[in-house]
This record gives sequence, C-alpha cells and structure tokens, in this order.
Amino acid sequence: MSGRHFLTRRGIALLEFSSASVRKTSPVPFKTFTANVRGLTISRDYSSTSTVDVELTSIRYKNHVQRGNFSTLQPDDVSFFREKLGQHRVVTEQSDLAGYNVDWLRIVRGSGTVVLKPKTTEEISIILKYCNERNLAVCPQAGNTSLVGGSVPVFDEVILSTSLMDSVLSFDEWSGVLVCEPGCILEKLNDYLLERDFIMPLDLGAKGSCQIGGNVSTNAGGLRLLRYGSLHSTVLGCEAVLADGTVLDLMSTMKKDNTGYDLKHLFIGAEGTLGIITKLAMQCPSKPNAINLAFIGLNSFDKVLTTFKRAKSDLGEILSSCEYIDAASMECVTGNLSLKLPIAQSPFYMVIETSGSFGEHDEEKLNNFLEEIMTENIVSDGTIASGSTQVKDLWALRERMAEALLKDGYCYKYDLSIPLTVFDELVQDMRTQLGEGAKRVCGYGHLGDSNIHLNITSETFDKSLHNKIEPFVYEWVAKHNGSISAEHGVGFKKRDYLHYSKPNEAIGIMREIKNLLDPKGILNPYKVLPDTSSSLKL
Ligand SMILES: O=C(O)CC[C@@H](O)C(=O)O
Ligand SMILES: [Zn+2]
Repeated sequence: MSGRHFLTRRGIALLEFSSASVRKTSPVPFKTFTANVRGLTISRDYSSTSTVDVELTSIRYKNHVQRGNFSTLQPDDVSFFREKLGQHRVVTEQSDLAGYNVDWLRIVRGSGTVVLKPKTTEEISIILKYCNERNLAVCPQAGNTSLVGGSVPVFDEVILSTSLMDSVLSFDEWSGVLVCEPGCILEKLNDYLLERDFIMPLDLGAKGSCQIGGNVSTNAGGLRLLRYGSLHSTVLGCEAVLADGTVLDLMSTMKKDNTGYDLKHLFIGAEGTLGIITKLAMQCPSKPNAINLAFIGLNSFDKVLTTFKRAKSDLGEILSSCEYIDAASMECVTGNLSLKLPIAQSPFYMVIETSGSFGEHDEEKLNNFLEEIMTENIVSDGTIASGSTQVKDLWALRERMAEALLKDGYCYKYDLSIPLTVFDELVQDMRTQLGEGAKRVCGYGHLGDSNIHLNITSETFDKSLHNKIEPFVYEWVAKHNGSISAEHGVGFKKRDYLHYSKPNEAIGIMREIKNLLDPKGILNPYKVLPDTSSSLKL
C-alpha cells in the first residue's frame, strides 16, 4: 500500500502518512502493525498498551524527517564494540533496548539496535573514531529525562550511554570545585557534597535520575538558578570527545581563565551535537545552614509580581527560589498525584525559599515578610515550613508538576522565556485560543528567570488542538522577543522552530560550528539544528 492512509481505532483517525505503507496484522482492534516510512520499517506491538495514539504521534514526527545518509549497523560493528567493551557493555537484546529508545514523555521513539556503555574517555574516543569512519550515527544518552526528545534516537542511531561513567574524581574543599564524570546522578552528587558541607549549584525535579553530563549538555536551569547562576557560570571546565575521537581537554578548575575563546561554552547546551562530555569541573556553593519555605496563595497575577519584587528586596541575598503556580496547575498536581494543598484555594500560588547561614534569623525574616504582605492584602493565605520534611512536602507540589501533567494523557509542553509581566496574559490568550478543546491550560515556572512552563493537556494527541497551539505560541513568544526554549533545550521536537528565537545568521554560524567539529554530522543527528532535508512541517 502507498499514499495516504488513515488507521482508526475506537473511531479516532490517527495516522496520516504521505509515503508510507501500513499493514494491519490482526483484526480490529489490531494488536500489531507494521509501517514502512521512507524505507524504515517500524513494527509496534499494541497488545498491552492503551496509548496507541501517543505512539503513533512519534511515528508522525518521524514521517516529517528523512533518515540521514548514514551506514546501517552490521554484525561486524557489534563484534568490534564487543571486542573493545566486552560482551556485557554492548546491549543488543530487544527487550533491554526499549527503555533507551523512548523519551520520558513517551512521544519520540527510535529504533536503535545497540546501546554502548563505555567506562572511560579512551573507550568513548575509540567508539567515536570508529563510528565516524564507518559513518554510523550516534545518539549520546545520559539520564534520558529530556523533555524535547533530545536523548533518544530518531532512527537507528547507535546509543552511547554515559551511565557507567559515574565517579567523583576529586573535590577540593578549599575552592569548592568538584571534578566528576558525566554519568553521576545529580542527587547523588548533591548527597556526596552535603557530607562535605557543600551542595550542587543546580537542583531540579528529575534529580533522582538525571545525570550531570546531560544537565550540562542541555544547560539545565532548575529551581535555584536565581541564586546560584546558570551552568555557563558554574561549569569551570570540561573534557569532550569530538566526532572523530579527538579528546579535547578543557578541564580548567580555575574560576578565571581569560585565554581567548572559552570553548567549553560550546559544549554547554549543545545537546551532544558537538562532542560528548566525558569530564566536568563544577564550582559548588557551601551548604546553607537553614532552608525555609513560604507557600502562599494570591488573588491576582499582579500580586504575584508585587510579591516577587518585594521578596527580592526584603529577603535579599537569602532568597534562593521564587516559583509561581496557577490554579489549573495546582489542581492537576493535587488531583492527579493525590497531594494535599496546605492553604486555601487561590487563583495563584507561590513557593518562596530562603537559604542562609542563620536559621532563626532567616525564619524571622521570612515571617516578617509574610506578615507584611498579608497585612497589605497582597497575599490571601500562606504557610511557612522550616523542618526538612515539611519543606520537602511543600516542594513536591511544585517539583512533581511534570509527572502530574503526564497523567492527564497527552501533554503539549512549552518552556518559554518571556517578560514576567506577560506570563499570565499568555496563559489567558492560550485559553481563549483553544476554547473548550483542551483538558487543561497550565502556567507555572521560575519567576526569577522569566521562564514560564506552559503546559496544555488532552486525553490523547489531538491534531487539530496541536495546530491551534502551534505556531500561535511561537509567534506569541517571538512578538515578545522571548525564547522558544528557556531551559529544556531544542532536541528533536523544537528544532524546526529555532528561527522564532534566532536570526538566520546565527543559525548559519551554528551550522558552520557543527560542520567544523562534526563534518559527517554523526553526533546526535536530527537534534538542535533545523531540518533541511524535508519541506514537510508538522
Ligand atoms: O514539565 C515542565 O514543563 C517543566 C519541567 C521543569 O523544567 C520544571 O521546572 O519543573
Ligand atoms: Zn523548569
């Protein structure tokens, strides 16, 4: 079969291939189907899944991108990898491959047939040199928590996992400089540092499984950027292996190094398209003696802005996080995860955290602050948490938002930089634009970074809803001189929208840098840079 096909299941038209052949292998409701999309055979077993539509969405994405002119993995390649890494660090079992081929949101699915698990820089260098010569595409993967499909193969790329490179190499208690491998789990690094009275300069909801190499490769922001700065300021040095196997040693552990172009910045946020980070030096802050948290409710977004401004001036240097959550988001996290709201329901909520050296003093400062803004009728209700369990419980209402949203079914995710003053305007405009079409339109995010997370949910992927959201949302952001990706990166899902945030000249220079460092384009192809192979758009 060829041409245009619609497969329906429970009455929903889901699949529209312009050049695909589709075969149903069991009567409706079908259990398995095989599709041939531009020479790529995709087989899916749906016997135990209830998310057939989500899966098909990933294939729909794939239909709009052409496989690069890379070689296909041969048995000899696997033998070479086994010879270098040993039997157990070369994964080829179909059942073991599944988790490496699907992203956290379960939208992008690749069909990689091998996962390599190197333990040293030298092994990565050997692998990349070989893949470059053989013209095999490679998808680097750390904790696989990307929200933009950046860490999974799109086709059959060789998956290179950094998970076994998880050692702390050194920690200097005088300078606070940590040197570690890329596969270290963020939370474990933080626990290691806590024992030495330091912390990681980065904290985010996925800390239990994300790896520092992935954090740096995506320039992850997180919850305390306002206090500790971005990874461009806290990463002091890195070692990276380039596509041809060259090891680039940029491992400064010094804060100051003004010796010309600072090349490490190229790898921070490059999402593995320019090289694979194999070592890192990070500047870590001292552990604060006390953490206090205020959880408050507000009646309008103007009051959210006033409170943020006041928090900065009244709390000063102890302010370590300032987040806002709208009512729709709060309903989602409390409802879907059965979490308890500690205060009365409000149109908006804020989480305000302080980290300082004098517990009592900080608590008093936060108490006075809260009392003042309540007396002035800026805040309608609030509570303060001081003990670590209470602080953790309150943080869960914000940190577990992504998990809660996913429980709605399908989540259209937008991680945007826009001026603070128009945060809620965007959410309202989106609600007007979508009418009754969406299950929820949620706004929350990092006030200190002008970074809103706009999430829209529906039970299943809905093409007409999607078309109402995009390009509307990107045009809205461009009109306000914002960024279409504040902290999640570009990955596979956002690359064709780069022009909304970057001029053509900048994209051209990005391509030249990519060509210089990876002339064959084997490193994480189909990610970050816009697709030039296809005129089809989503
Ligand atoms: O899921 C999201 O939209 C945001 C995820 C993360 O960046 C957060 O701030 O919680
Ligand atoms: Zn975020």
